[in-house]
Amino acid sequence: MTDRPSVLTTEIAAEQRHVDEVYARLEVVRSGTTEVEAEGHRRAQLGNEGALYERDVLVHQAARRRKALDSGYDGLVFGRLDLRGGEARHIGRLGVLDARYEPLVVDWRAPAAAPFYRATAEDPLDVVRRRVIHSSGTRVVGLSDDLLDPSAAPEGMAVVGEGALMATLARARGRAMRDIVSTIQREQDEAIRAPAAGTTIIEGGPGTGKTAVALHRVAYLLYSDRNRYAGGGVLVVGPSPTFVRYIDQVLPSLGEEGVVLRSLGTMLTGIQSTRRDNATLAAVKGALRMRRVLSRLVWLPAPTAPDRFRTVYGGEVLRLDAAALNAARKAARRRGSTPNGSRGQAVRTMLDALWNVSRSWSEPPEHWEREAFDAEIRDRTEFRQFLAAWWPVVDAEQVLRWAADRSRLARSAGSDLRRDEVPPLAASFAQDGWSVADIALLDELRALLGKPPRPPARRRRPEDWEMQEIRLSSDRAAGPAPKDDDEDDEFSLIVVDEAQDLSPMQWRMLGRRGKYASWTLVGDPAQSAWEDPDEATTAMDAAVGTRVRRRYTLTTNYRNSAEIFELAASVLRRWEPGLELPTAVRRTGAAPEERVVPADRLPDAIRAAVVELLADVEGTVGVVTTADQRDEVAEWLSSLGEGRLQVVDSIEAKGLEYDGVVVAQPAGIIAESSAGHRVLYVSLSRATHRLVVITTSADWAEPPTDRSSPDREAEPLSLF
Ligand SMILES: Nc1ncnc2c1ncn2[C@@H]1O[C@H](COP(=O)(O)OP(=O)(O)OP(=O)(O)O)[C@@H](O)[C@H]1O
Repeated sequence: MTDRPSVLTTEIAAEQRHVDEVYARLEVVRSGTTEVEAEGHRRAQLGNEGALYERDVLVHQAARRRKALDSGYDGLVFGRLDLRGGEARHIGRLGVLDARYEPLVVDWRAPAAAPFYRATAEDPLDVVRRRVIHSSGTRVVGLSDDLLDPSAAPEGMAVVGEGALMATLARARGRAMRDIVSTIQREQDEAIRAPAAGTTIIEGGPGTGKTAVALHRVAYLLYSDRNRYAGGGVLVVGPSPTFVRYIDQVLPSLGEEGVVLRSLGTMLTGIQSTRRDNATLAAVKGALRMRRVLSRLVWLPAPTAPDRFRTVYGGEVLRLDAAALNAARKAARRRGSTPNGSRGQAVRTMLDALWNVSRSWSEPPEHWEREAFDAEIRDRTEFRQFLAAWWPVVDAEQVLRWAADRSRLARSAGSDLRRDEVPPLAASFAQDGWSVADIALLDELRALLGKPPRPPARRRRPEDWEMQEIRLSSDRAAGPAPKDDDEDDEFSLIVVDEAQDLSPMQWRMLGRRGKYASWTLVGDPAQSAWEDPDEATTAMDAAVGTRVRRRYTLTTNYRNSAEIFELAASVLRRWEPGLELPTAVRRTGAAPEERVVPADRLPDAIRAAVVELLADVEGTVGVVTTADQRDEVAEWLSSLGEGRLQVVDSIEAKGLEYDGVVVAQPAGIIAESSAGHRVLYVSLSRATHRLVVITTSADWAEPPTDRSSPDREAEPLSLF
């Protein structure tokens, strides 16, 4: 059993024959879908409604199938198992049967493919040889074998190639994450195929494949119960739009479309938010106490609400002053109701109040009848206009904008906001657009405001009018029309990446979307920048409910070279000694570098390092710096990179990776937030091959003396 090129060539040729057969068969299947589509169009020519419907179904199904076939086309067959007893089983991105319905390729998600990922030399699961087939398009270009059970290997069984995993890890990174379907490791596979029910928690340090595992788990669950998940909707939530763009290709490359990918700032359709508040403000906005503030805010009268009402009925003047209106407003509020949902009640209490005015006169008009009184008053334009201003249907954006008024916010603060917290909070609500933390507040407001009762579909009767949405004309200019209800959608599967960073209010936002969902939460407690983990845990508990929880821990870092990860880990351990961190498996011989420069040399030093890395690595280069300096640094580097270079701040860097990384001003990154050393740990663990740290202060890695006591016991960290 040797690794001579001639053996390799023969083996590649043998695999190519099988792969060719698979592609030939695929063409037959593909033309079948075209035939189904044509049949659909033929039926539509019959012209009746049923035929048109049939056409839509047939064309849709055929198109879906063809899309799946196309997405799995390149490198379709990526593995082979040689089993005890002589069976050879090929594994691929899709299952393909031959004309006799015998499998030519088994889908990687099928139970029959599981040994490809699970078998080890200690526990070979009947696998004698596992082979990874490397392809370029439809051409087999290399093989990597593992002989798992030498005692069962038949005479002459070839074993060729380098270890598949190492070969894969050494390859350069592009701008998008790639799927790891051919090299999923056993501990990862266990998390991918974990049962769907309840909540699956996947923890692990940087680069242990949490994101990759989470995405492959989505593909696996869609495969194993498509009706449930495709029908019920799948939501994947990541920390930032840059991250979402980075992972966006993995599911299509696995043949899965139609999964909703959102960042925390784009959870609400039609609102794109990337602005981040400073750490203090974000902590206030994310805390559970904000819910109480908002629940008071929604019941305050609109700023434009009139404070008196006057009308003439039966020749008499009926008046309500501010006190009477306030009393009517209070009376309209019922336990458990929402402001928008209470408009009908508001109309009724107004009519009651007006009627009571007439009854309180010394000589109330006896001939007035309540029913006729109500019918006439409520149909009057002046009354309708008054109500539209006094109790308008409002949307979340209006209400949060109104909170830019300090005194209004202070009135809602109760004991939940400190006095000094109100002015910066109010000022932030006046800024253009919304911040990422605001999105959870808007979502909470939507729930608190409720929906106006829908007008019945039939022709409206006069008494239905108060059910109508009436928006103030001035507000129409202030904010967009109310959104469709799609952001309220419930999902049947929700995957949250970087879950350690969600604020309690963000957990509530997700919880509203997954009351009956299967949850997968992915994260690393040591990368958490959130200050109050207990409160976040409480909110997470409430979001995912009390159903069964399963935990998986990934222990091997596949991203960083061992040299780079050792530096990142050593910095973190200076702050939090004794933490359990993953092990990096790949040594490259390229040690990370630290360059201390005077402040006026910083731009040149960063530029020089970037030029050097762009020349040295084949793939992408990232510069990670503080949020404050990011735009400036990007300007210094604007002419470089030709699409291979990205400048991100330390929070945006979450989840991303590059072949070469420059971390600029690490001390600034630490200083940016209260758990800044963890944020720096994230930044230092983004590089696969080269890392250069550029700093103006040589002692950037030293924690303040009170933080670095060697006696400090490390508390075991866990995600929820
Ligand atoms: N089994 C594997 N085979 C090949 N590559 C892998 C494997 N597992 C992970 N990787 C690679 O390791 C890198 C890190 O993976 P991923 O981003 O999923 O890690 P992570 O745990 O989410 O990291 P972080 O917490 O730092 O964001 C990616 O390039 C991924 O493709």
